[in-house]
Formats: sequence, structure tokens, C-alpha cells
Amino acid sequence: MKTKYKAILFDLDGTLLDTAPDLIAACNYTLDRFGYRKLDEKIIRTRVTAGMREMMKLGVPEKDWDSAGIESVMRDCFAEYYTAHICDRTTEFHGIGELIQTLHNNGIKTAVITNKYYAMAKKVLSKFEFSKNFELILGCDSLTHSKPHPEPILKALEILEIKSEDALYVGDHLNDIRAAIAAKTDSVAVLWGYGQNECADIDSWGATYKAQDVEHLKSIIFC
Ligand SMILES: O=C(O)COP(=O)(O)O
Repeated sequence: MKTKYKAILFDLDGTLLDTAPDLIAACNYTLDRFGYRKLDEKIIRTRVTAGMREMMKLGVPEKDWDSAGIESVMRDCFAEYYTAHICDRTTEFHGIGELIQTLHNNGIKTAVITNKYYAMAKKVLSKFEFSKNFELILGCDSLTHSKPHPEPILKALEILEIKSEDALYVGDHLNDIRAAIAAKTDSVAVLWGYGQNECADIDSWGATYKAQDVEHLKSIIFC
């Protein structure tokens, strides 16, 4: 199989893995522990890629949120619960494992660049056999900057010894595409993730390609 790319870099949440069910459970557990009403899953889903803070703010009145210390104790509670239950309901998106294996079999390097904390990303990925093929995982705490800053993509390219024109970045969120544009790699905006919950006009993101499903992504890579 032929491709012009020497490396494919992936976002994690909403691109490789459907992590939303466990993130939503952690959010509702935390709200409940602190005496707030649990939220409808659909509401939390609108902020699921915005980070723990933004998810919890949906369920906490502003005056409480501003009171001293609540944010950090709720974040600790969320992180503790989420880390313990990180793969209770998380699944890979259909076809992802097979795609990563195919890339590996064809000598194409793969890496994960996520805004999740590195330890969480490593833990959840370790539950999936396909993750053994990744050459590198970078989290939001691995470097100084995280997406949409290009630093993690540029660092990954340096470590993998790949030029930006030989790499493709795949993500479901506007921040992924912004980071790829800033790092001068081609990009794919995938339609199966959560990014469109925050910014629906995917055509305005500036991605090189859009992919409806993993089969479509494969046909973009091996064109
Ligand atoms: O967990 C987050 O904040 C987002 O993670 P992602 O970059 O893998 O989408």
C-alpha cells in the first residue's frame, strides 16, 4: 500500500478512543459528591473535550465556582475517580486498531499527541492492544505548550526525525487542526468525534481533509 506520509500523528479523545462515557461518569460522580445535581449526558458531551474544569462548571453555580478552593478540590476528585475508572466504558472507534496495525505493517510511524495528562493517556491507551505500535505519546504536561500551540507536533516530528511535509495530523477538534496548520503538517478533521459539539462549522477549520469514518481516513492516507 502506498502513501506519501512517513508519519501519522493522532489526537486521542474523540479520534482514537470514545472516552466520553468515562469522562461523563467522572463529571457526574464529582458533582454528586459535592452536592450538585447530576447532568444529562448530552449536556456534558458539549464540553467533553474542553477539559475537566469546563465540564464541571456546567453543573456548579458561578457564585460557588468562584469561592475559594472549590475548583481544585473538585478537580482532584474528578481526576482520582477518572483515573480509577478510565477504561470502564471507553472503546476504540470502529476500525482504529486495524488502521494502526496497517500503518505499522507498512512502515509508517505513528504517535499520539493529546491534551490529556500524559499519565492518563498512557493508562487508557495501555488497555488497547494497538497502542503498542505508537512510537511516542505526548500529553498536555509533557512540554511547555499544548494544542493549539504547534510545540507538541513539532517536538514529535523532531523525535521521529520526520519533516512536517511528510506528516499528517488527525484530530476531531478545531485545536487539533490549528496546531497542525501552525506546525505546517497536512491535517484531517474527523467527523466521528466531539469537536463539532463546540464548533460545528468544520469547513471553516482549514483542515486539508475531512474524514467521515475510519475507512474514509484510510483511503485519504493511502490515496
Ligand atoms: O482531554 C482533553 O482535554 C482533550 O484530549 P485530546 O487532545 O486527546 O482530545
